[in-house]
Amino acid sequence: MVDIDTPPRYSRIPDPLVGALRELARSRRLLVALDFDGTLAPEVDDPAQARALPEAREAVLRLLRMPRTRVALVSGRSLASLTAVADLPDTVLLVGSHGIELRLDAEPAVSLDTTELRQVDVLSTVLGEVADAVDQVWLEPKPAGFALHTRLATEHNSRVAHLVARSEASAEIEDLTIREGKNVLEFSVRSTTKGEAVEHLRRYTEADAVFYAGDDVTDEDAFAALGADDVGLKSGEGATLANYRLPGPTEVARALTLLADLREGDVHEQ
Ligand SMILES: O=P(O)(O)OC[C@H]1O[C@H](O[C@H]2O[C@H](CO)[C@@H](O)[C@H](O)[C@H]2O)[C@H](O)[C@@H](O)[C@@H]1O
Repeated sequence: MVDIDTPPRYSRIPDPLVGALRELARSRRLLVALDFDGTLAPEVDDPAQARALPEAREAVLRLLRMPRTRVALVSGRSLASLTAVADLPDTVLLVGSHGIELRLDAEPAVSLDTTELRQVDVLSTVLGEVADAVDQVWLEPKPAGFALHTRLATEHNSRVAHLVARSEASAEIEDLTIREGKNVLEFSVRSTTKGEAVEHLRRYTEADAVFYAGDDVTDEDAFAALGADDVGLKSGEGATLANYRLPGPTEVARALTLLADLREGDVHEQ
C-alpha cells in the first residue's frame, strides 16, 4: 500500500481530498473522466501547442493499464484536435465537442443532417466576418460549429467580437447553442453538454464511481451529473459545483498520481 503521508509528494493535496481519493480508489469499476485544457494541460496561446503535463500524462497512462478502470477525456475540442494534443493510446475514451463526438472503443462517428450542415455554413460566414474584422480574433472549426478565440485580442476588441458574434449568429440560427469559455465563445448547431457525456460514459463503462476534473464553465454540467459516490475536482478559480478544488494543472497532476498509486494498491488486493 502507498504511504500517503510521505512528504512532499502529496503535500499540496488537502486531507479531505486525499480521503475521498482513497475511497474512490476502492471502487470496483472506476471511471476517471478528465477535461483537457486548463486541467491536464496548462493554457497556452496556440491550442495546437497545448500538452498534458508529463506527470498528468504518466498518471493517465498508469490508470489506463489498470483492470476495471477506464479513463475518458471530455473536451470542448473537436475529436481530431483532442486526439492530436492528447496523444494517448486507443484505450482512452474520447468525448469531443462537448459531447457531440464520441470515440468509445470504436471508430468515431458524428453525422450532421442537411439542416445542421447548412447552419454550419451560415455560421462560418457570419463568424468569419467577425474574425476578419477584429484584430487577433480567430475561428477554430469543429464538426458542429466554431470556437471564436479572443485570447490575444484587447479586452475591448474581445468584448465587441463576443457581442457582435453572439447577436449576429443568433439572428441567423434558431436554437443555436452558445457557450462562453476561457477567452473563447463556442457556437454549436447541436446541443449536448459534458453532463450528458458523463452520464453516457457512466452507463457505457458500468462504473460504480466517477472521478471528474475540469476547470471551465462547461465542466459545471459534468460536476452537476456527479453523485454521492463520485468525486468532482475543480482546477483553478471560479464558482463551482465540484466538492474539491486545486489551484491548477500541476496540482491536478499530483492528485491523479495519488489516485493511480492508491488504485494500484487496491486493484491488486481485490
Ligand atoms: O473542454 P476543454 O478540453 O477544456 O476545451 C475547451 C477549449 O479548449 C481550447 O481552448 C482553450 O485552451 C487553449 C489552449 O490552452 C487556449 O488558447 C484558449 O484560450 C482556451 O479557450 C480549444 O481551443 C477549444 O476548442 C476548446 O473548446
